[in-house]
Amino acid sequence: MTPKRSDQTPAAETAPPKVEAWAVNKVFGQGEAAVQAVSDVELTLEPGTTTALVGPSGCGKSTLLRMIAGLETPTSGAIRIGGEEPHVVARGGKLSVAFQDPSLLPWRTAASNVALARRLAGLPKDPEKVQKLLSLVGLDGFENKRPAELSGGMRQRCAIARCLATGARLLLLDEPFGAVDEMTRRRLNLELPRVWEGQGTTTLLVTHSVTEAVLLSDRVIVMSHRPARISADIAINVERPRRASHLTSPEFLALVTQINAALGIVDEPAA
Ligand SMILES: Nc1ncnc2c1ncn2[C@@H]1O[C@H](COP(=O)(O)OP(=O)(O)OP(=O)(O)O)[C@@H](O)[C@H]1O
Repeated sequence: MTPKRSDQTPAAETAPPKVEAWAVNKVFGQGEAAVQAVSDVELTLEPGTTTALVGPSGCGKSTLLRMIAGLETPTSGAIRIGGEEPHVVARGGKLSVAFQDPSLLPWRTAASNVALARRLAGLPKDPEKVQKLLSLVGLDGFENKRPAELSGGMRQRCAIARCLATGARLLLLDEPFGAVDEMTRRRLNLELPRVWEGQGTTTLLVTHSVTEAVLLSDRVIVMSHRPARISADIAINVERPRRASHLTSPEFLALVTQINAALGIVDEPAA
């Protein structure tokens, strides 16, 4: 059984972890059908930082995130989270994953899905905290609705609240805002980092949006076409908290341009 822990667990026990990956490769299948998804990835995520992974569709970003989450095993190489193997950290409830496809329990209400995540993480009941998280993701008034009664974007926001509710110090977010409308997405982009920064987490985010990557992160890692290698590693030294006004600042736009260039997205020369 998961040992009970309180929200007042000493900081030393709940400090955000360092994530390290050495020479990580992942090959799916064998022989002629083999697909190499990740190639020779060396990566260190410093404790308490937010890193975004961007790259072409199908290049291997989710595979890398899933290996860090302990959901896939590297074919070769090693990953450690605070010195421990990912599946050990996952089993201990010390990491939390949110996917684009939110797997909420259909028979439970939004509030009960979030509360269950707290319970499974060994945290005490706290309906007020659950309510606060649901309110933060804009689900006020929908606490007692079941997933089938929520829109796709609402389900996704509920899944993000559930991910934050565990108090895990490692957040792995795979396109968490993919099905959220543009306006809500921007609001969540600006508000949610304050929550996870307040909790003190190491966060890894896969996103298709370069703007979102810059807005949320301390660092953006650009992956190449499959098999995914790291092709650029760009520090985002934009002051925090990030605000909507940053979106149009020259330094922000220069970073977006730099990342687009690393992705090979450049303007065609005028005819
Ligand atoms: N379980 C699996 N079995 C076989 N092949 C897989 C599996 N998971 C992923 N792949 C393959 O590995 C490659 C990388 O997939 P992955 O989902 O990591 O890419 P991605 O960069 O996250 O893509 P997208 O941006 O489109 O979500 C793809 O060619 C995919 O088909």
